[in-house]
Amino acid sequence: MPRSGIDKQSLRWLSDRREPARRALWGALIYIVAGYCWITFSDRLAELWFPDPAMLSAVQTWKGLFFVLITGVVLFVATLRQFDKDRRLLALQHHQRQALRKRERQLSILMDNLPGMAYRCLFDDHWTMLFVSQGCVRLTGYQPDELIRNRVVSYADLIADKDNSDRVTQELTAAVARNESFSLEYPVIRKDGSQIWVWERGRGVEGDNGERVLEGIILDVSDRKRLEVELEEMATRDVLTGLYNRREATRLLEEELQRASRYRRSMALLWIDFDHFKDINDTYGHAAGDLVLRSVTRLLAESVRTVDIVGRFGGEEFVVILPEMDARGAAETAERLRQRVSEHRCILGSGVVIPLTVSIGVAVYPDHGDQADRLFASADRAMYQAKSQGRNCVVVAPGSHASRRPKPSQGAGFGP
Ligand SMILES: Nc1nc2c(ncn2[C@@H]2O[C@H](COP(=O)(O)OP(=O)(O)OP(=O)(O)O)[C@@H](O)[C@H]2O)c(=O)[nH]1
Repeated sequence: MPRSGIDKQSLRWLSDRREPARRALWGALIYIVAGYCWITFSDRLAELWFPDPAMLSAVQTWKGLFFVLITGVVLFVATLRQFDKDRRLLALQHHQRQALRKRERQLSILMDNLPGMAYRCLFDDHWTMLFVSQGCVRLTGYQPDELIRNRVVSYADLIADKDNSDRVTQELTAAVARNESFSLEYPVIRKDGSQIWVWERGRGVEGDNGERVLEGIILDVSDRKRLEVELEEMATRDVLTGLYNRREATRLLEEELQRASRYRRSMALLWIDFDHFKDINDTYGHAAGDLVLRSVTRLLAESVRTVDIVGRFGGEEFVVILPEMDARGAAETAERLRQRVSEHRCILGSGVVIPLTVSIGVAVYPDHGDQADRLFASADRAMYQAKSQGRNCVVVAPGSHASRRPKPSQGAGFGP
């Protein structure tokens, strides 16, 4: 079927409103000129060839009939062609309407089965929705018509808090200004009050009336977000105690050192090692050792300020980072921790109480180093000093005011 020919013709007719009138006028002019010529010249010829009036009258009757016949045939052919064109145009329209309906059906099935919600909204403060797919119910708990035109709630109001809302608006505005597609991640409060994390990808386009609208898709990525948080926890936390692991504790110490250096403040590091922990494992078993580790580290974490950072450095070695603390304060804190651990009662399921003591080395910035590894080394050496002094005591690394103070009293501990 020569559809393209019909298409072009239809397009020409559709685009130029004067074209039909022009063509009709031409047809009428040709008809008038041809009719005039025929009547004038045929009459002259008939008068020349048939001088007999009776014969001339008969010839003119036949000539008239012939003219009517010819114009009838022309009219028939022209009308037939026009009707055929109309029929083909109607058939094309019907076909296009069917194709459009089919595409709309496919699109609607696709939209409804998308894992998230497709949308079209105004680029305004409310993200006024012009269209949302059925997936909106699964995603937000709201029906499409509750969101469209902000009838019940505006989409912008679903974004969990102001900080997120401001960040999203900023990123979105920047992407639209650059005429680029945007990709956003933010928390959304659903109709039932629960919170989910969504990922949105979209683009700013020109609307029907020249206004700026946004089109895109929004997906629920809460599971991925949860996994990310878990992975981050796993990468930074110690599995047994839940404290920061060695890598994270080192990173946090480096961060604190930078801050201390920038604001010219002191800070301290405690290196804590359990005394005779091997004996606990050997006497009560590894599981009991784990229980002691968990119980004592919980005690340590509860005994320091919220700004302080407790990390597990290895087996039964722990570090405590004390921001904005000088040697004297650090020594006092260490002594307080030592005392609390020695007084702590670690009770097994069988009712057995496991005694435990710790040896603590103290190093401070800037007296004992301005870098993490130097500070660690100083605190570690001080801790070994404490071990060699009989354990269950605190030693401040040499070279600071507090290290020249008398050694704090020793408490009773497990072992010798
Ligand atoms: N239960 C348990 N034990 C651990 C863990 N990590 C390390 N240990 C044990 O901690 C013990 C450390 O022993 P040592 O390094 O000899 O130190 P210590 O017995 O505490 O003796 P001093 O430090 O010299 O007072 C070893 O027996 C390790 O097996 C753990 O996660 N759980």
